[in-house]
Amino acid sequence: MHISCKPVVSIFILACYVSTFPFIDCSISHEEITHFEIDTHKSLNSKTYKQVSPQKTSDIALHGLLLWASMGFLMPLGILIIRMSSRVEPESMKRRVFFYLHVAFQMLSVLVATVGAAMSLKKFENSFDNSHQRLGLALYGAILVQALIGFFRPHRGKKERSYWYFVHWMLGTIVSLAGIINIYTGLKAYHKRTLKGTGLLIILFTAQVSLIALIYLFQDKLNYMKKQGVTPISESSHQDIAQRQNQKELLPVVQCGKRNALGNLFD
Ligand code: HEM
Ligand code: HEM
Repeated sequence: MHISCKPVVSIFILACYVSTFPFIDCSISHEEITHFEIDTHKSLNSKTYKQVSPQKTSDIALHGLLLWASMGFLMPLGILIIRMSSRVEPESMKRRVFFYLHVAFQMLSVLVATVGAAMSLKKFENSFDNSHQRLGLALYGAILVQALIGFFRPHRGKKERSYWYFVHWMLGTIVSLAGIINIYTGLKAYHKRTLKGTGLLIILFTAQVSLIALIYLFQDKLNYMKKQGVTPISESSHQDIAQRQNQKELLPVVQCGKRNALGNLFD
């Protein structure tokens, strides 16, 4: 990205974050909360939890859906896409397409997570007294930092590019893994708070995560797998081939099927 666009992009990200706040309607009535929250129930590990109102149940479901779409789907997909670019020519059109798709998927993921974050911060208690809430809060910040790091990157060929790649790869992978963990703990919290079954959702999400992990591992092994079909050439065979090529270059013209004027003369 051109250097002058970077501040614009940073402002855009911050503006998206802030602009979602006024649209969130924090309208659960006090009576509604007290009516439902005096009802308590015991979960499987016999802790007592407050039962939430139907309104809050649907808020939690929307929160879960938004954050699954962002951190459970778009973000890992964006990572798989950029990993495909390492197998194509550096300056090719295909590589550009992979790059722009990575940026598009990640920016969409940041945008959806930001809407989810604004919604949960407005509608939930903000007590941050369990690991799902605390890790979630840290992730809201980390994805914004990761997106900013993505835009402020040194050009290829510069020494700093290696450090940049390490930080971007490391943070991106950690954020994505932590996001997947938080979706599991979120589903557990959803079950505890609403008593709704989450078994099928956990199975489906596990199947999706397994598929992503398989593709990720497959990407590393693709080149190696392709090489399995090629007979390995030893060092001495390499020298033989080079020698034969040299000889070919020195062969007299008469050996060529096509004859020139001189060849015809000395026949
Ligand atoms: C990576 C994805 C997720 C992140 C980053 C995240 C983040 C958060 C945060 C920060 C809170 C606290 C909000 C506050 O009190 O202001 C929260 C609460 C909550 N989240 Fe998530 N969440 C994620 C996924 C999910 C999913 C998939 C579900 C399942 C439906 C879910 C269910 C809940 C529930 C039930 C609460 C209420 C608090 C509780 O009882 O622990 N979350 N989440
Ligand atoms: C939250 C958002 C983002 C996440 C989670 C993320 C994650 C990642 C990860 C994990 C990789 C390494 C893939 C691998 O080789 O295994 C990567 C590569 C890359 N990302 Fe991002 N990224 C994000 C946003 C961005 C943005 C906004 C840009 C640029 C504007 C960007 C540009 C790149 C580039 C150029 C590479 C390839 C680096 C190279 O091969 O030299 N990323 N990203």
